[in-house]
Order: sequence, then structure tokens, then C-alpha cells
Amino acid sequence: MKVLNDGHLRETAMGMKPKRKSGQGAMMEDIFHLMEESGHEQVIFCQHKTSGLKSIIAIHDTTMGPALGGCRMVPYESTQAALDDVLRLSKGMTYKCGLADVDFGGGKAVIIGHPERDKSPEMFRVLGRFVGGLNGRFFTGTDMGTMPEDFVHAARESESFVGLPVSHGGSGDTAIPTAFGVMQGFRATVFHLWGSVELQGKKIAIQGTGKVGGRLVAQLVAEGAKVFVADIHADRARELQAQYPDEVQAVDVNEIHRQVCDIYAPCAVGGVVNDRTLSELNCRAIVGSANNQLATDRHGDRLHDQGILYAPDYLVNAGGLIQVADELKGYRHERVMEKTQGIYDMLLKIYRLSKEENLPTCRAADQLVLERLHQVADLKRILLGG
Ligand SMILES: NC(=O)c1ccc[n+]([C@@H]2O[C@H](COP(=O)([O-])OP(=O)(O)OC[C@H]3O[C@@H](n4cnc5c(N)ncnc54)[C@H](O)[C@@H]3O)[C@@H](O)[C@H]2O)c1
Repeated sequence: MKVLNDGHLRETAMGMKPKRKSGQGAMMEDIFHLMEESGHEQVIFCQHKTSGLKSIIAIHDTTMGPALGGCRMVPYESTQAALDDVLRLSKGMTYKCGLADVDFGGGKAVIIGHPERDKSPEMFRVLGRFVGGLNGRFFTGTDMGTMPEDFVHAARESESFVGLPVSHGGSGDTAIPTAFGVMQGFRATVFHLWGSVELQGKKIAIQGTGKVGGRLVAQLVAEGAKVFVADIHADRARELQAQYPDEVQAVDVNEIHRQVCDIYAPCAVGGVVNDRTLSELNCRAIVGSANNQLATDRHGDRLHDQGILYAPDYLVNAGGLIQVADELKGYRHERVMEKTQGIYDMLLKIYRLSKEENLPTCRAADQLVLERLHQVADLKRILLGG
């Protein structure tokens, strides 16, 4: 088995920047350097002239099973930017699958193009054929810039697609298990800090009140928490305040991370724990659904030094992944929720490991992923007959 590089998930995918040479052939050399640095197994470039498809598929690690990860459509400014993104995101998926205890590895696809101008059914059928050609090594579905309907076209060409509309056999809105998983994160965190899972009276600041954040507000209010909300669409936050005048307070979008509270819950964009915000935080813990909340692992170290408990985002927001992974076994909602509940125990395990070894929680989580990878690799040494 290849050994993953520790950490650096939130750094560039490759850790160290390779030298970029000019001239023909330089790109290929760089790609192998990048793949070696980040531990990738395979990178596939796909292009199709008629439909205009330009896509990169990155398979990071299949020790635990076929690679699984969304397909993003972004008008990247260069092929290199697309490559960097797909390498970073696919590696992140290995870590997410590792802690979510699903039998999948890390992968991701990107399409270079504008989601509003460049899409066509033909483009997604072509993607379907390229993904199908990987013969079950990679499964994909929606991500930024792609919609369940896009993959209805892709699914005509291969069975390697998840997250289709419910009318086409998909499992529906992943925000439901994602929010449920974040609630497990809240409970484990208050239990670790205050010895009880009760959220009654806890002050929780939610940044982003969309599909996940909006659900969290309703669930937290039902449990008696005091909730602060902020959204770049300020009307969304104000509507929630109007709906729950005694429990919810709308806050300026630039102030939410400074709110004096028990838990700060980033549920919008990544990189919110950075050089600027670190000294402005007034929370006891950070637990939220946003991907890549730490600008770099170094910011996770700083949180640890500041005594702020950080729930690793790739564990806490794994409910959506658990749902789409379950589609490939014949979707069962109860099974998804049961597995998502496991986020509670896994987070407590990370908090304990962090305390015992005086390790930042983001590094404790990475360590557990590496242990799982080694365990799975070891059991796969046993030959299956037939
Ligand atoms: N939906 C899922 O299943 C899922 C799964 C895993 C991770 N996540 C992550 O959780 C986060 C929220 O997902 P979602 O499905 O609720 O998305 P969403 O688009 O429904 O909601 C995001 C909300 O954040 C607001 N927002 C955007 N930028 C903001 C900012 N700078 N400050 C405050 N608010 C801002 C938007 O106006 C929107 O209301 C995203 O980072 C997403 O990648 C979601």
C-alpha cells in the first residue's frame, strides 16, 4: 500500500511546490511530481471536441474501495489551476471517507467551463463514457457548478453516478444527513467540554443559513439553544429572526465569527479560520459544515494553542457523503442516519486522542485516517477465492 503524506490537506495538494519548467514535456514531469507528493494513484485528462468537454479526474487512493467524490464545473483560469484543485479535493475525499467509515476511497472530477454557458446534455454523456471507462474505479455526482439533472445524461452511459434526482433513483437532498451529522458534532462537543449532551441554553453562532445552516437553526431552537445567524443574503438571517424572535438573533455577516458564543458554526465558505480571524474568535469551539474551514493545518495548531476546540470539518460534514455512498448499495435512509450518528463517537475519539497526546484535533483526525488505511490494507492481503 502507498503511504499517504500526513496532513497538508489544507495546504496545496502537493505540499512543496514543484519547479515548473518551460517547454514541451515539462507539464508531464510536474504532474508526476505532484502525484508523488500528494500520494495520487491516477490522474486522467479527458477532452471531446464536439461537446467542448475538458475534464480532469483524479483518483487519490483506492485502498478502502473505489474512489468517490463530486464533479465540479468551474471556469478555471488555467489547466494548472484545475489540476491543483482536483488533486487537493480528491485527497480530501480519502480523508473524509476514512473517518466516515465507508468503503470508498478519494476521488474527484473537475470540468473546465462555465456552468451557466458551457453545459450541454452531450457534454455530460461524454463524461459518462469517460467515467464508465474506468470500470467502477470512480463514482461521482454533484458538486459546485453541477446539478443532479446533469448526471441524468451521464447516467445513460454508465452506472458510476450518484446523487441523481429522486425521480431517477437518487437519494435526494444531502443537506438532511449533513445537518444531522453537524448536530452530532454539537452534542459530542458540548459533552466533551461540559459533560452533558444538552444544547439547552448553549449559544451557537451560525455563519450561512442555506440548506444546512437553515436546518441547524430550526433544530437548535427546538433544543432550547440561543442562536446567532448571519448570511451574505441578510434577508435570510432576518427572516429566521422574525420566525424565532426569542431564540434567534441576526448578526452582521462580518461580525459573526467574533460573536461571543459557545460554538461558532461555519456553514458557508471555507478558509474562515485564517491569520486575520484567529485573534478575533470569541468561541469555545468550532463545529460546522463548511469544507476546508482551516486556511492551513497551521491554523488548526493555533486553535489548539488558543484552547479553542476544533471539530474536523471532513468528519462533521460527512453525512452527505454517507448518503451518496449508500446509494451504491441500494439506498436506505435509516441506514444513512444510523451511520451518520457515528460521527458523535468518532469525534469524541478524536477529542480524547487530542487530549491524551496534546495534538491539535485536525492532526489527531489525520492520524486516525492513516490508521484506518493501514488496517484496511492489511485485511485486503487476505485473498478472496473465486
Ligand atoms: N449540503 C451538503 O450536503 C453539504 C455536505 C458537505 C459540506 N457542505 C458544505 O456546507 C456548506 C453549506 O452548504 P449548503 O448546502 O447549506 O449550501 P447553501 O448554498 O445552501 O448555503 C450556503 C449559505 O451561505 C451563504 N453564504 C455564502 N457566503 C457567505 C459568507 N461569506 N458569509 C455568510 N454567509 C454566506 C449563502 O448565501 C447561503 O445562504 C458549504 O460549504 C458546503 O460545501 C454541504
